Amino acid sequence: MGVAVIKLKNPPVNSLSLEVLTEFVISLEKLENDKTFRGVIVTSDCPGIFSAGLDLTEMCGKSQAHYAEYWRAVQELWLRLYLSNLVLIAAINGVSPAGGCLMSLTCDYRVLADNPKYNMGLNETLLGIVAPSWFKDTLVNTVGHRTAERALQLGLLFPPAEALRVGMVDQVVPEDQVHSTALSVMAQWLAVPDHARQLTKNLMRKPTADRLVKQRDADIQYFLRFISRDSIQKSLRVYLDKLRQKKG
Ligand SMILES: CCCCCCCCCCC/C=C/C(=O)SCCNC(=O)CCNC(=O)[C@H](O)C(C)(C)COP(=O)(O)OP(=O)(O)OC[C@H]1O[C@@H](n2cnc3c(N)ncnc32)[C@H](O)[C@@H]1OP(=O)(O)O
Repeated sequence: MGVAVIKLKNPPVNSLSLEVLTEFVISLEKLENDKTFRGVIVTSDCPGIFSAGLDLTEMCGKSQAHYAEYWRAVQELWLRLYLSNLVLIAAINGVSPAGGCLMSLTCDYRVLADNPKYNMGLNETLLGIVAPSWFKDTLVNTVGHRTAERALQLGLLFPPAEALRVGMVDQVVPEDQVHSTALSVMAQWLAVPDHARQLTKNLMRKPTADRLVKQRDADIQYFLRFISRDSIQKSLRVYLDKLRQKKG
């Protein structure tokens, strides 16, 4: 039925490095241009981890030019996923904080494996950073304003039952059924004529995407100013050190 699977593979935690973002956009573009494909299942090849989100090492101790290139790549992937003409289904087979969660929120449908460790949410505030307005918009469009307001301020990571309750995911299923469920949901979405579904998706999503498109450069400048602050760099270093020391 013309369904591709994109399996993220950047061990150990599928962080969204510049290289991963770039390759993801290229793969998506190829699929968009190949009319034999109508749908994509986005999943992970790293056991227990869907994606650890944006790669913190790309946002820490690097040059301004690097930050700008990185942020443009983050914007690009979000725009491509959010406005994709393909049916996108996230088969979430692991934990998905921050950018990992955002990636799944750009999909049309989310199936999450029922494992209490597989938390998801936009936890940026816990790192001492702030989810940009388009991250916030994506969450609001999924779970509504009040739930998003609370989740964003507290940096909440929701376990599966809670993620389902607030509407962050559409289905929670046993881990060994995530892929088969994604496939049967895909069949249901592909039963709808493409042109009608695509125009409807665009109607729902374009106003949100346009807000970023209209101010992409300003958003990059804002990111540069924010991420270059000494206090923010310090927060990120402390957070990364904590992650690294966990093992020791
Ligand atoms: C007013 C508006 C202003 C807006 C301006 C813009 C502001 C900036 C916005 C930036 C938005 C950011 C979005 C993000 O996505 S930030 C990333 C958030 N991610 C996390 O918090 C997850 C962190 N990771 C974990 O919690 C765990 O690693 C995880 C549960 C995913 C897996 O645990 P596990 O025990 O299996 O693995 P380890 O913790 O031991 O990790 C293994 C190694 O991987 C490194 N690691 C983990 N996560 C990341 C990451 N996100 N980026 C880079 N590297 C990561 C970890 O340090 C370990 O490394 P070592 O092997 O070297 O120790």
